[in-house]
This record gives sequence, structure tokens and C-alpha cells, in this order.
Amino acid sequence: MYSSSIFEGNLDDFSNQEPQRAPIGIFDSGVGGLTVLRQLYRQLPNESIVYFGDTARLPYGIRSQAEILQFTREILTWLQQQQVKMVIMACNTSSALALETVRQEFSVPILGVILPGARAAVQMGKRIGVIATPATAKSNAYKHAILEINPNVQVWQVGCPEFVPLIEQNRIHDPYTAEVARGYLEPLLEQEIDTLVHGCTHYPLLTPVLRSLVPSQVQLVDPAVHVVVACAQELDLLGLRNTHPPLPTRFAVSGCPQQFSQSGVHWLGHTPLVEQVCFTDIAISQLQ
Ligand SMILES: N[C@H](CCC(=O)O)C(=O)O
Repeated sequence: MYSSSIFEGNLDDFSNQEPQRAPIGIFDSGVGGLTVLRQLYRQLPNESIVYFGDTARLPYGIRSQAEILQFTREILTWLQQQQVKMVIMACNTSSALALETVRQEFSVPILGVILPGARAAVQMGKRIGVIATPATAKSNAYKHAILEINPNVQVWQVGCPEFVPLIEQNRIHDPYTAEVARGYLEPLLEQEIDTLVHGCTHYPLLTPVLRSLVPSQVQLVDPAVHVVVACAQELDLLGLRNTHPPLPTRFAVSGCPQQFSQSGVHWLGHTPLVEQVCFTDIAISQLQ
């Protein structure tokens, strides 16, 4: 069931066809990227997708910039080997800490989530709260992006170290999660924010909990929606939009495929077939 063999032949399929038919690669540390995947299904239903979750090394949000950069390079190398036509970093932490560097190193177009999220936020409000992983919050990536677009708004950021582990453990509806969320939101609500940005792709999975804790007039921004709008524009610009029926989404993880499959069913509505990727194999194949 969790085999990689089911995908044998896909590489040939993509390479023998026109570039429009190649898949879009997306990656995250875990299930967070599924929020971007859902948007791809909604907005770009003809696109084939390769999804990678670096589950053996999550959470990313407490990692150093050097680690995030190394992981991102490894994942992009693997995605390029899968002959993707474009990559979406479905991960704010990688977008904050690695995007600028890897864009200069890889030829494939790479989109990050932060700029589309920042653009959406400034269109919605003037007192903007950002909840993010500790690494993203510390990088000030959202604050800089938002203030560059509009220096007249105010931005407050909160690092939320407990959210990703709770989401990965599927503890969304655990009362403890609401308690933790209340603590993270408190300093933002004290500032009377009018807009709250999900600065981590895992967090839209917490929307029912967060929505119940913030006043109804506070708008929630999900950058996943906006990065896929940007992706559609980029595909059109490059003449890469697929008009043929897509291939089934290919899921790969660095950790336990069965575990990802079990969490994935929750968010996808079906049990995904998941293969395991070992990055030492990639390093070895590159040396040969
Ligand atoms: N979902 C990712 C990574 C979260 C993590 O692994 O800490 C993000 O948007 O930042």
C-alpha cells in the first residue's frame, strides 16, 4: 500500500510530454502544505502535483537558518529530479529563511507564501497580527514584507511553538489546543488587531479553534489562497498552464509514509498513497 513502485513510469510520462504537463512540486515539513494543496485542487484542477513532506525533520519552526537552507536545497534537488515545472514552498519557515538564496541556485521557478500573504493582509486591514513558527516570527519576514507594501499599517508577530506538534498529532479539538491558542492570541487581541495572518501553512487547519477565539470582525488571512493565485498568474506568464486532465497527486515523505497517510486522510478526504524518500540516496546518485 505504501509503495513507491506505483509511481514508476511517471518520470517517463512527464519527460516525454510537453512542459505544460509536468507537475507542480510543493513541499512542507508535514501536513501544513495540504492547505496549499487544497487550494491547488480548487483553483488549478488541471495541474498534476508532487507533494513532499519532510516529516522526519519537523518541526521546521525551531530549526536554524542553516538547517532550513540545507533541507530546502535537498528537497528542491529531489523535486527537480521529478521534473517539476514550478515549485511552491508551502512552508512559511522555508519561505522566510531560504527562498531568496535558493532562487539564485535553482533554475525552476520557485514561489514562496510570504509575499502573497503580506499583499493580501494589507488589502484587508491596518492593524495586522501574524501568528507564525518561532523561526518565521524571529526572521521578521512578514513584518518587512507588509511594511514594504504599506508603511502606514501596524504589525505584531507572535511565535507559536506548540501549534505544529499539536496539529501533526491531530489534536485540533483537544481543549489544551484552545488553551494554548488563547495564550498566543492574547497579546494580539490586546492590540485590537483587525486582521490575523496564518503565518504557517499548518495553521489554517486550526481555523475553527482560532475563529472561536478572535472577534468576528477580525479577518483571517490564509496565504495559501493567495500563493495559488500567484501560481496561476505565473503559469500563464510562462505558458505552462496544463489543460489536460491531471495525473493523480504523488505524495512523498522523509518519515513514516503510513503516519502521513493517516493524517492526510483527515484533510484530504481520502487515504493518500505515500512513498518514502531518502535523501542520502539523492546525494549518492548526484555523486555518480
Ligand atoms: N508549515 C510550515 C512549517 C512548520 C514547522 O514545521 O514548524 C510553515 O509554514 O512554517
